[in-house]
Amino acid sequence: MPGRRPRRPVFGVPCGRPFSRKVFIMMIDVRQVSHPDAVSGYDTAALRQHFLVERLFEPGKVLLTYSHVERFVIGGATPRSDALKLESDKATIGSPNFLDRRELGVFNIGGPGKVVADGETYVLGHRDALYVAQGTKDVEFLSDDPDAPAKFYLLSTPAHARYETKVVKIAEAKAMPLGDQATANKRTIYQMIHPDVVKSCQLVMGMTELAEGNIWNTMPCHVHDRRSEVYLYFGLPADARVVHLMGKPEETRHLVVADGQAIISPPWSIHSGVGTRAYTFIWGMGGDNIDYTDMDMVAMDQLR
Ligand SMILES: O=C[C@H](O)[C@@H](O)CC(=O)C(=O)O
Ligand SMILES: [Zn+2]
Repeated sequence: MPGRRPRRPVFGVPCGRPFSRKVFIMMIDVRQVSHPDAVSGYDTAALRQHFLVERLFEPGKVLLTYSHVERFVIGGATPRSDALKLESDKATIGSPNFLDRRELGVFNIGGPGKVVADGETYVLGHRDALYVAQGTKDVEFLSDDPDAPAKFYLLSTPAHARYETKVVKIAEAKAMPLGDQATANKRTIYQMIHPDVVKSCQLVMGMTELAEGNIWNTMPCHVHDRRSEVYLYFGLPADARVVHLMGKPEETRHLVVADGQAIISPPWSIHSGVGTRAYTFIWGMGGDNIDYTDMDMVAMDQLR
């Protein structure tokens, strides 16, 4: 791991605390919704405070950030030798159990591991995913090998119907090749939590892998005011970065993103990125529909 990241201020929540000696979960941050008119005046630090999630994966911890955009909970669980439990949080979620009125997507971007949901064990290899149904009471995360720990990326949205908890292995995903080497955007989109693969309420998630020597995602870009999106960038060496583009098409901004960091993309914003080399990212959406193809393309001459 590169040098420790600077501690970031906590907005409006009491600091997280250990629940027991073995279990450590923190709601480390709450993010408010930003109006696009306000965002046009944000400097670099303000943009990062509102839209970049820097702390997700720390050994032995579950770290969660609550966003009022779509009421996403964005998190990371990195178990070592002990299991880590997903606990609710009184100030933000309020229900006795985390998933009483929520659904959850789990993607393993680390070594092999397991998720135990209400006593049932689900095996997740590198890049496999799990959809966890609303109403599940207990969720625990385990690493097979504490020296090569699993890294579980978590994205949760409110949900009011219970579907089936289901593993989606990367090999079972709906894979869509896209882009070209000439435009440096040759990539494969793996749709994993998607109506064709697993039933969910509002969560739609998958992974996009850039081919070697390709650096652009989602360019030409789009917006979808009906849905908001969260990106987790990973698979980047310590000295590589992705320049993530956001903002209204006619007024773009950028954020410089390192490995294992996430971006909150509000409904009015474009979301696109260009890396100093190839990378992979997990996209997740919540909102008014679960139609992946419902996008409004942005013409190149609209971008500023
Ligand atoms: O609404 C769809 C999302 O923005 C992503 O799936 C796009 C993406 O992964 C890509 O083009 O590389
Ligand atoms: Zn999108």
